[in-house]
Amino acid sequence: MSTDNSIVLPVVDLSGYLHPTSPADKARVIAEVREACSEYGFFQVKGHGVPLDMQKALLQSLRNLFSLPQEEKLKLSFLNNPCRRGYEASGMSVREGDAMADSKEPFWVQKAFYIGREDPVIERPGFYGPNVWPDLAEEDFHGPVWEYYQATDKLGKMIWEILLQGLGHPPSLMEAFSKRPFVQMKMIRYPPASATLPGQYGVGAHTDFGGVTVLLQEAGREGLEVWHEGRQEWLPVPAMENMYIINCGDMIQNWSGGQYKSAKHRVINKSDHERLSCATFWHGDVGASNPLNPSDPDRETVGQLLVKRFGRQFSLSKTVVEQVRAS
Ligand SMILES: O=C(O)CCC(=O)C(=O)O
Ligand SMILES: [Fe+2]
Repeated sequence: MSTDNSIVLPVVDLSGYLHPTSPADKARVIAEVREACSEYGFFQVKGHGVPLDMQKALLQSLRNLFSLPQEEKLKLSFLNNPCRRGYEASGMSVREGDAMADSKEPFWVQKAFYIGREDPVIERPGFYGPNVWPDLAEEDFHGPVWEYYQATDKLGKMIWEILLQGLGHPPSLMEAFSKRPFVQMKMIRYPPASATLPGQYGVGAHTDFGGVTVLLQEAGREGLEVWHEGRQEWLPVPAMENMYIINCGDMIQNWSGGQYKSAKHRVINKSDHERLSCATFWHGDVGASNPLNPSDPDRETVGQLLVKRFGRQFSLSKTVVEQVRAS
């Protein structure tokens, strides 16, 4: 394996799409995103429109949350929530097939908190429903987190719109696809390296299973690595202020006929600091089907596709999986 780390992920400036001065600006962004997703499945973005203050307030909210006593957080365990919202203690989401899935020690050592769309009633169990919130003042958690969720929801939708156009489709296809989009946000804390056992990762090698992932990393807290298939090597991803990481999940790879890659990635926090990150997973309307190839004869929906994958995760109870399958 080569140890040449000189290649870095492409950086795309989205301001040309958000505030174009000519049609050529938009076309350039669309082409750059297509190139990046075909080669790496991952890219960095600046000019994304999410204010830096909002990102900082989100990270501070994570610190407030993770400093709560463990008993407090466990009251909100996502394992007891039909919509997979709430707190995930280390090791709860080990997946079938992970090398150490049977080990007694947690393999993945990150802790996380999930929120999603705010819907008053649980429908299509597991997808739509209410969030749970920790007992913290509005300005210390709910306010900044909800504001941030909405901003990255918008960004994720815009990336989808760009991906569609990269394959020659009109942006209007997003109307049906974003009617009631399933968008999950995972707020993550990795412990310092000194607090983990040898062989434990922050997050073991995996691909994301769904649509577009919009990832914020705490500036200066490296640890994310992306697998480059062509070079057969792990590519370290810098953690830079005000720079998002975008990547495509398996649903996009499948639906684009492999044109856009879903790349394997992992997180190893080698530093003596905790590492915070936040991933917004923008999947699409649960009842919508492939907008990346509207003439695809297979009309499998977002919901059906995700259930297939959720069903293989230990973190969803069998009853919930059965309910979703039957819905
Ligand atoms: O924390 C990160 O940098 C990446 C997290 C990730 O890949 C995931 O949760 O799927
Ligand atoms: Fe991931």
